[in-house]
Amino acid sequence: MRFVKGHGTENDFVIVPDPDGSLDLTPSLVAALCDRRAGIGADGVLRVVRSKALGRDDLGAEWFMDYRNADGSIAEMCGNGVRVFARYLVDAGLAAPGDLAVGTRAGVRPVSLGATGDVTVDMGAPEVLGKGRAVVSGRSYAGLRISMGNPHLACAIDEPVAGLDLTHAPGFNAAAFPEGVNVELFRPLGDGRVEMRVHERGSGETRSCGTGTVATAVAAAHAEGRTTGTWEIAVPGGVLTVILDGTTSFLRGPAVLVAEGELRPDWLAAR
Ligand SMILES: N[C@@H](CCC[C@H](N)C(=O)O)C(=O)O
Repeated sequence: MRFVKGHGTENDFVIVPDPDGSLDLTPSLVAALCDRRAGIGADGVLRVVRSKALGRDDLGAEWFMDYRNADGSIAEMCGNGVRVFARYLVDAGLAAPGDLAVGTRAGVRPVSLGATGDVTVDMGAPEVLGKGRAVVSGRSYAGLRISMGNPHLACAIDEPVAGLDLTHAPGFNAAAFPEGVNVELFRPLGDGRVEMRVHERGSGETRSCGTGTVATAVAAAHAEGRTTGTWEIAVPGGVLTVILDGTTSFLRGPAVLVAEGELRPDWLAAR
């Protein structure tokens, strides 16, 4: 089984090409691949499969990003993942540079990229669902519940995010998030700049989260009584740009392919 390792602002993925959808990608295989000591190590897996192989020709996108979290759970969408996925498609000669559409469980996401450089994705219209609260280290923070296709709770804090302990999952109102939630803690720095850390559903703290940066930009704009603007979101793994135009949202940043190889058949057989 071939694999490619990639990342977007250090949100890292094992990319598994499976054009015909023949792979049995079980939750335990995903967790084993993402294991940082006994596997390849990653925040998630991106299975590269033809939409047709999933019976999803209706999407109008040749390729479908089947995204899985590090614990093997399924998520609707991954903003860094879809950028890395598109970089892989172009690098592998499966798509031409320029504009392409990627199918996801949250719908089709249009992506723009050159042969090298940053990758921009139209993330769709953020959905603001109301207020919420997250509890970190016994402290309760007010936030905004936002859907980016997947669920987010973005909370503004007034101290440096570096001081937060995100080794444990933040507390949240399970009735408001029956499927779990990705929690962002962010501090506005002025002039559209924001610093953010995230605890992801199914993956723990990661060094970046694309859908989380868009949710953060929406919450930061909301706090200023706005719905538009360009935001530079600094995460532990780098900086992402989010553009809110009042209708949709765009996410721009690097997408890097690091390595490729072949999983050993004996390792796979033992899974
Ligand atoms: N890191 C991703 C989000 C991945 C899915 C998330 N953990 C969930 O369960 O919703 C991103 O870049 O958006």
